[in-house]
Amino acid sequence: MFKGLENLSYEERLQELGLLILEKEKLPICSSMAPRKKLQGLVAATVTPMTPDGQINLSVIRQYVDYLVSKQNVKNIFVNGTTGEGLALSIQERKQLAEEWVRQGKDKLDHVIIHVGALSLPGSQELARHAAAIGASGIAVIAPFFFKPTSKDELLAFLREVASEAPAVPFYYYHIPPLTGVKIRVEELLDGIKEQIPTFQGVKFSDTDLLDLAQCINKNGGEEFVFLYGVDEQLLSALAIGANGAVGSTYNYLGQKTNMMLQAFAQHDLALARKYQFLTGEFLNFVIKLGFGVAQTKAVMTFVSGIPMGPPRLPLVKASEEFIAKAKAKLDMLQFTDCFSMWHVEVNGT
Ligand SMILES: CC(=O)N[C@@H]([C@@H](O)[C@H](O)[C@H](O)CO)[C@@H](O)CC(=O)C(=O)O
Repeated sequence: MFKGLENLSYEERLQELGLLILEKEKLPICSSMAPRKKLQGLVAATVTPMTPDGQINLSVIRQYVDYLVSKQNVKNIFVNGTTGEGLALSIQERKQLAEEWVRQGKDKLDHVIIHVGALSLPGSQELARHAAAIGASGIAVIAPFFFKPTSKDELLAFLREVASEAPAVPFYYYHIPPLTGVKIRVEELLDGIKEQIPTFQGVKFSDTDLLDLAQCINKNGGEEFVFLYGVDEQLLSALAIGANGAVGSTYNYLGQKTNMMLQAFAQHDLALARKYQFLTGEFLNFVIKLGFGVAQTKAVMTFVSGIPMGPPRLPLVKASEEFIAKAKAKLDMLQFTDCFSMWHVEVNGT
């Protein structure tokens, strides 16, 4: 546990934590979290904007926040996750990004969740302390996936050691077995988790095993845990079994449409909810066949929002012009572009 910060001045705390202050305006050091709204609804898994030569581009984050809030009606973000290429960034870059998202999100966003998972425990702990210090509304951690935990107890021990570095910050487990290869069932992990991790708040569940998710919800409904689903094309099914919301890449540019699906679902209009799910499903089914991942998400987000997101970082490579043209045409065909074109007019003045 990181101790002794309370006796240090602001500057000393920052030095101790290895923080970077990028602008004159300083971020608050939070010793405890103010009570916040429960995390629910849509959470955009943000992409990390980069310059054409591959450096992180902090200069467009303000515009990005405004776009999410005003054009997609999305007020929660998940930073430095899969879509944000978190594991392809240096620790310093991850801190810079976290700081900028928290700074720009202040008074505009409801929740800024920082993904602090890393392959090494000290790396993850450093990021957790940093997220706490800058006032993040939550932290999330994936299972380490080079040396993998092989049992619930091993995974829990790792998560506990990270969570305890940010003892006042809500903690989320980020379950994404297709990428980590760690297939420990969440149902099993959650059994008794509060005793080990008092800050435990919920799960970002990026897997298609809906039986596991259903068991988690069924057994932990009374605990007030939050279950956020992470397979966007199947969100409606997760809502039906009780998911509280979703974290995903498509909410960057299909947030408004997906919000309509959530609304239809809440009003028990299943036929309408399905219509929205089928529309996003049709788009994703189309692009997945072309080859769809973080690089393609960056390209789609660039042409939809008008904000240059830049290339991905190696080993990922830029989406092809052919992909971009086809994805654009498909969105047009599905009439997703109605609201997007208005945004283009406002942003570009054309
Ligand atoms: C494997 C992957 O990238 N999954 C995405 C989904 O949003 C995904 O892009 C979408 O369902 C399309 O397949 C998210 O679960 C990832 C995510 O939330 C994150 O960036 O941390």
